[in-house]
Amino acid sequence: MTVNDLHTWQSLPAAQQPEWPDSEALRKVLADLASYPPLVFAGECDQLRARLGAVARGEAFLLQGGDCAEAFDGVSAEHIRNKLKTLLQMAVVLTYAASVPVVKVGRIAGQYSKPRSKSTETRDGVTLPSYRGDSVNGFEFTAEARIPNPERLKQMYNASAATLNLVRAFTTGGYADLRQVHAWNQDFVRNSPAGQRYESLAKEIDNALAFMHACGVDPEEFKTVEFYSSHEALVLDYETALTRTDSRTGDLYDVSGHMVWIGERTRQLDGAHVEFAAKVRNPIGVKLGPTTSPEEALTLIERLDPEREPGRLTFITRMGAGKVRDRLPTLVEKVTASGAQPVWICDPMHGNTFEAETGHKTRRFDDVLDEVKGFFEVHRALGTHPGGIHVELTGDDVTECVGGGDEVFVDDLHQRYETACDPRLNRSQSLDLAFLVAEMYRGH
Ligand SMILES: O=C[C@H](O)[C@H](O)COP(=O)(O)O
Ligand SMILES: C=C(OP(=O)(O)O)C(=O)O
Repeated sequence: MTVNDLHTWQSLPAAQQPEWPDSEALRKVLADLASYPPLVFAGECDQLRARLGAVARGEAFLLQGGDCAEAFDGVSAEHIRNKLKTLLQMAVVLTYAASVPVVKVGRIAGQYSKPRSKSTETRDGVTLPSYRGDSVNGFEFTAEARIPNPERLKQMYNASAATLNLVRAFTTGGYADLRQVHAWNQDFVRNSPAGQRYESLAKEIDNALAFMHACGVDPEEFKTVEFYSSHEALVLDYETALTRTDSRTGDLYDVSGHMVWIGERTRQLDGAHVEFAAKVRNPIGVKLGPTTSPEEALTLIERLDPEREPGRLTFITRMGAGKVRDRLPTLVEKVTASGAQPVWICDPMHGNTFEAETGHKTRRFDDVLDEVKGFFEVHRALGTHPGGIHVELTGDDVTECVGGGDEVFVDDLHQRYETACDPRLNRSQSLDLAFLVAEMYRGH
């Protein structure tokens, strides 16, 4: 297949695309992007597909997480380090409890584009185009900032490259050493009110590490970490410009990230996003909300994973805590009966958003936890593998979601409400979730 074969999506309806005011400026930007070096290698995408194959077979667990919307001014060593540190801490706890490898994938280095429920936003009687992510327009509520500017796609490429560069340095340069990550978890358990109830699990991990150390076990795997990038493949012009033919196989890879997913608002079976994703060899995710029918899920498998290759397709279910026990079983049952073996993971964020009385868009930690519980219950009852979680989180101490062991109250939301789009779990809530999911997994 060549890059020319990719363009079939252009004749199909493409939801949620920016309305660029200057098509010549867009054309020039896309031509430049198409000449830039890849951000990831095809071989790395294959390796992730193999790792996800293990998840599909029930031999590994997937932890996927990061910002709802990355922002260009968030490309700093501090933000990236905090996010990575939180994900690594979560992964250690989950690895111990699940006793299987945890595949670590960030919503990072490319998560700059957002689908929106409404194309405009009104404040105090003024209506402007909605903010669609830093790759498209500015967050500031002014007419000028909200005009889509294709130069931002180049900024997205550069921000992704800088982020990936630091992530690669952190994960291979000693920062991610298992003992250090465990020491951070011990600090969390010792020093935070939220952490204290996990003392016994942290102690068990400590004993296991001490035992291995005493035996002289110190493998290379303890010192570095395999970490992958992912984002929603939303702005198809960008994703197409970043697609290359792999010289080894002649297959197409979207080299803007290791894994890309199709969102709940863009997964139309006859739409452009499914058509694009069907052409590239990356591992593909698809969000499935509560209205998804088993027939839709089966057609998505047919389109995106006709060979039924474990690891190629991940279904990211986001039903809402109140619906997961009702909607998920039929989907999993029918897909399993068809012989397909996708990875099933739970996004407990997007079905649980509501507006607090203060006007902030928020989520309750208890709802997030309850959706994960429901997800585990359904898979246990059906004998299928609850393959992982997909979470919007940050390593910073923001106040965007309510609840958690170090409780955030509705009246606290204004203090550090920093997200550009949806509310994220803060560092303490994320670790809380990891320990609680770990306990659930052990129950399993
Ligand atoms: O992250 C997901 C969506 O982009 C987000 O939930 C849309 O938010 P909106 O309903 O405010 O547009
Ligand atoms: C838009 C998102 O979610 P969904 O497509 O599930 O609404 C997202 O994960 O950023």
